[in-house]
Amino acid sequence: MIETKEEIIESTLNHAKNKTLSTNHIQLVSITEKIDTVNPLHFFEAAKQLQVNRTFWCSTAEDFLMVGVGNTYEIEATDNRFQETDEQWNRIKQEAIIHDPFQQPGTGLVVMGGMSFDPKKERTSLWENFSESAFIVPAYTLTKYKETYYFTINVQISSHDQVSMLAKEINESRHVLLKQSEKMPIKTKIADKYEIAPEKWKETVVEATNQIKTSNLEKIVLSREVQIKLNKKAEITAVLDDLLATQTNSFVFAFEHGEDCFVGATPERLIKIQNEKLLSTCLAGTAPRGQTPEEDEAFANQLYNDEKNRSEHDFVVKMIKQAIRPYSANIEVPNEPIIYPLKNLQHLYTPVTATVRQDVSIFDIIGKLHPTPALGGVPRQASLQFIREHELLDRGWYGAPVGWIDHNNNSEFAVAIRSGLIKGDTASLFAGCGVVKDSDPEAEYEETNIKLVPMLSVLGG
Ligand SMILES: C=C(O[C@@H]1C=C(C(=O)O)C=C[C@H]1O)C(=O)O
Ligand SMILES: [Mg+2]
Repeated sequence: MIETKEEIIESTLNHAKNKTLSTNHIQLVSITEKIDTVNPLHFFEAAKQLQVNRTFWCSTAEDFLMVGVGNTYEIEATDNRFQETDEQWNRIKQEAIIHDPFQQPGTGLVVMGGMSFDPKKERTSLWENFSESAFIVPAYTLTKYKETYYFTINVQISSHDQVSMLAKEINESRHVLLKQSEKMPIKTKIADKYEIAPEKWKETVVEATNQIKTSNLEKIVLSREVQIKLNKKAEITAVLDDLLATQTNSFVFAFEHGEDCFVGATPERLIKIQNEKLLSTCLAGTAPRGQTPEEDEAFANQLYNDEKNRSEHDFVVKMIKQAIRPYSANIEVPNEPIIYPLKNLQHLYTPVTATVRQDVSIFDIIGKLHPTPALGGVPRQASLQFIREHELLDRGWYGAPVGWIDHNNNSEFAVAIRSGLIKGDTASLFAGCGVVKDSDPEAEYEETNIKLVPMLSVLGG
């Protein structure tokens, strides 16, 4: 006999409740079903009615997508965040009752989250709603993988809970989320724009190049902030809609924490693991896109042959190779980068592939990779120290790993660039660039300007 989804929910919850009666512990339950095609943005928008925080992730190149609604469990870690997160994740994964007949990437129990760039940098109130590291098991997840949609319910049950009540609540929320409404929110316009100390920033670039010439420092990534005032409260669904439409080859993400939302479309994959295959990508070195195919190709050629950009890039390749070596076999890295075109700019790009053992922890590898010289510098500690002392902004989660992992250890993390923190009708946007010995402050400033374009345009600039 085929059980209906309501029956599966009730019977799984009953089983979980019986377990709590003997263990006396709260039990995490995860139940996945296959569903008909839904519009993920309608789903994301509908989640507003549940008055909980939302999480969004889409790899636009692969059409893989996950929307998280609410928060059933949160892993917060401070001191030793990679190890602590890994330990907690392993524990909840082992203890959870998981009903996932599909076993696809992103189905079943998952955590989605991110962390701050540098826990040693003094915090400001800008990022007050974001911890140094926060990974959540959403209450509900929508997963799209290979044109198929899955809906997952994650719930905690205690020995005092009434299964029928809980099941009723879940079914009501499920109905709200999957009811597809055509109403999409209206996008904002930029009312005002304020660049934080651009001249001071250029001076810092000069200071960085001077230090690079006179010390063992080789590369320092320096970023800056632009503050935006909007004509009304930002609608995250509209922002995501525009990012998805314009930013191919990117990871479009949003993490809501309290009233704030960190959102962006980053082209930079930090690491993907699927079926023990690891993929990391080195992305550094930048040029604009041309107005005509000829101009575009000229920019690409110039970028490809430019010593300064190639050196920015090579630092990243070298370091990523080194960082993954202890965890992997069959590391493959092409000798030369390729051009990675985006809507507003193009980058030098080198993919790194390898095989990892099933028992290798993604958080361990991320701990070794972050920050790569694409966002920190070379050598790591000295460049971080320079950034801590000289950068005017609080990077918060900008430039840090964001992503997800599922109960089968499939996972993907990106480096959160091309992004902004939205707070009601204001936003802080961030962009940085790799400073090396022959960096020119004006050129670096222009480079950060084009990196700001995608976020500025989706906010109505
Ligand atoms: C720091 C950023 O991007 C990084 C810096 C790049 C560069 O300087 O060429 C290119 C891609 C990223 O590694 C950013 O977009 O904010
Ligand atoms: Mg650069």
